[in-house]
Amino acid sequence: MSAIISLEKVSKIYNLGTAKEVVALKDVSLQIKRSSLVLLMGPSGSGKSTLLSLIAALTRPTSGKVVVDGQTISKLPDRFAAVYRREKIGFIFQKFNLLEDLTVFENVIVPLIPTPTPLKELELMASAVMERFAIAHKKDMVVRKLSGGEQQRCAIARALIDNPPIILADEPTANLDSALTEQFLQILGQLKQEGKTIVIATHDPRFADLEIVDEIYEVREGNVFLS
Ligand SMILES: Nc1ncnc2c1ncn2[C@@H]1O[C@H](COP(=O)(O)OP(=O)(O)OP(=O)(O)O)[C@@H](O)[C@H]1O
Repeated sequence: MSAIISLEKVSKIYNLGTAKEVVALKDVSLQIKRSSLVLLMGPSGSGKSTLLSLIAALTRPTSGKVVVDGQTISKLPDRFAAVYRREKIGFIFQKFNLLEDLTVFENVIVPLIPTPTPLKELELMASAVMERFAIAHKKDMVVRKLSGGEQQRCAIARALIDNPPIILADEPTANLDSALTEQFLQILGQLKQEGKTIVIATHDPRFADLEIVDEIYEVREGNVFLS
């Protein structure tokens, strides 16, 4: 099997050795195939976001190994983790995590900064991705003034400007109504067709029955089961 993401006996304990110790993930092993769409489903606090953060090298496991696209990322120093994220990962957050006082264009190019690329070229890259996600007409508007759906499309454009092979999404539909969720699902279908590997943490039951979903993992109290 050509796994693009592999976790081997991964545990994550926050505040290890203190009174506030929390075991977020316990000895988790899993393999995600290249170009598949995988769901992480489970109640609040079960460890889904922690799992995504480990794959994005935003946090390191307490023990165990995370391998992505042949590279062991679980012990990467921060500087290399940033390069890894930029090359491999597009992250879509529940609350979009946009910079509200910056424009759509400025937000979309954030993952590329700092960059030696000339502004003209950045504008071309941003235009392509903003066109694709139907947000180009708002490119000079500050994000604070956008509707929820526009903010979502801006967040997707930002996640994809670097054309990463892996897309991670944390509760991506939590703030969307059903029409916008439908739009988002269509975009996911297109991205999957392009060969992206997509991992979505969600408790939105609308995902579970979709044809584009290849595998569903149940996350419960830090344990992960293939369902
Ligand atoms: N930075 C942190 N410091 C301490 N504890 C944390 C931290 N991040 C998460 N936790 C704890 O780890 C456990 C797993 O949290 P996590 O955010 O991964 O769950 P989740 O399944 O994504 O939940 P939700 O659906 O509510 O986002 C929870 O008990 C949470 O309180």
